[in-house]
Amino acid sequence: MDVRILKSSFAVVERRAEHAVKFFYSHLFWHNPGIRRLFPASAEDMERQRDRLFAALTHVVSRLEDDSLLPYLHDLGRDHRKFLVGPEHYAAVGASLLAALAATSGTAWTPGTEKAWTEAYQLMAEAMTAGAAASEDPPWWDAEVVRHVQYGEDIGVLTLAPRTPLPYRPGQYVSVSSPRVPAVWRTYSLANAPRPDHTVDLHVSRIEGGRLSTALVREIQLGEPLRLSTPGGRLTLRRADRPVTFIAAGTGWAPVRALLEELADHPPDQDVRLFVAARDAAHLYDRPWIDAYAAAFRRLGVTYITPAPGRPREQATARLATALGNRALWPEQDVYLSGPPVFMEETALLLEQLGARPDRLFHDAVPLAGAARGDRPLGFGEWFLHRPAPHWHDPSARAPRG
Ligand SMILES: NC(=O)C1=CN([C@@H]2O[C@H](COP(=O)(O)OP(=O)(O)OC[C@H]3O[C@@H](n4cnc5c(N)ncnc54)[C@H](O)[C@@H]3O)[C@@H](O)[C@H]2O)C=CC1
Repeated sequence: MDVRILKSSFAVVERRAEHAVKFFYSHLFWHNPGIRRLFPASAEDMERQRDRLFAALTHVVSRLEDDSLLPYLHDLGRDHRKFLVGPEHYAAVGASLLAALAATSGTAWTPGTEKAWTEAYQLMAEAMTAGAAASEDPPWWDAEVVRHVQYGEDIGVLTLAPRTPLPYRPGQYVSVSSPRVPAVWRTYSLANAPRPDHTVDLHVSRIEGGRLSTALVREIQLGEPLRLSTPGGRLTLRRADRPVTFIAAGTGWAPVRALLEELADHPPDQDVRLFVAARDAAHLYDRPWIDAYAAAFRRLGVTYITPAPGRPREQATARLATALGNRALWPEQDVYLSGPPVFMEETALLLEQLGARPDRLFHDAVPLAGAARGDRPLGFGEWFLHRPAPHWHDPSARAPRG
């Protein structure tokens, strides 16, 4: 694989990215009509996601010499089994990718570039196929909705019974898919520690225009099937002899609840602080549970944060900043953070300014400012080359199973 040729060739293609992506999709669906059903049905969803292919390709091309690329591709292949990706799809995608690159490169496309891309794609496809073949997990877990509670217009708490036990650690998340919105997967944190009956809870915040979140909050019926991916994520409890602070915003509360359930089984000797931010009091949907937990576990101090009435939801973050600033001893704390991307970025920055140690700050991946939100449908690039990644979904972030 000639990395130098690949990088300079990609630099040419990148300048005409839109053309390349349009060509790619047209070529792929024209030559493989059957593949279309593996993608979200709505044209608008597909349209919005065209540029994701380039994001994904950029990701791979920029890591060609990185040791992390191979394990990443293995994980990727394993996870893609749930999209019903088979060996025949790799060949089809490879052919369309090469055709698109050639058509976009013009005179820059030479036998040398063609060879370099063919080899690179071959390596990617082989790594993904090998990852898929080596996995001991099923492609997905079938589960049934056994309980559904809606809080207000936009929050739903679902209890699911997986047909076979789902192995996970408190704090991890899964991708979820419903036959109501075929080929669309979204990531949600599991909101409980493992239970004897193996049921799991999801906390879903409805996104305006988000078809899966709307279905899960407002439409889903008891007994309906859902599919769950292999759990992932690094927001799992580190049991150190240190005081712990949990900071959650919105349904980012879900994994923190799971961590608190885990903590309850072996209560620590140290103090535990919990900050829960929400856009208003009605969005503190789990407050009764938190209050009951705090009453039973005396070492827990809880602070609820909401914006002043009529103020935008971001104001809660300003209030949180004041509350965090009033606390001391940040360098000694293990801090767990979960919530919307901007919230996480701002809070992590603030905590470091307050003296918290970066290596004691735990959260799932936060995107660069302005990066895609986690509520969009999967685009082709994600589907094939990238992770089904909401902002906090780091594909390779599988915590060890306990
Ligand atoms: N592991 C993780 O990190 C998890 C993250 N999440 C994420 O949490 C979010 C939950 O959404 P909702 O419940 O609708 O939350 P939300 O939009 O109601 O926000 C809750 C709080 O977050 C803060 N916030 C929101 N937007 C902000 C902004 N632009 N700037 C600064 N602060 C802001 C505010 O304090 C707000 O009150 C989603 O983005 C979801 O992807 C959810 C579960 C787990």
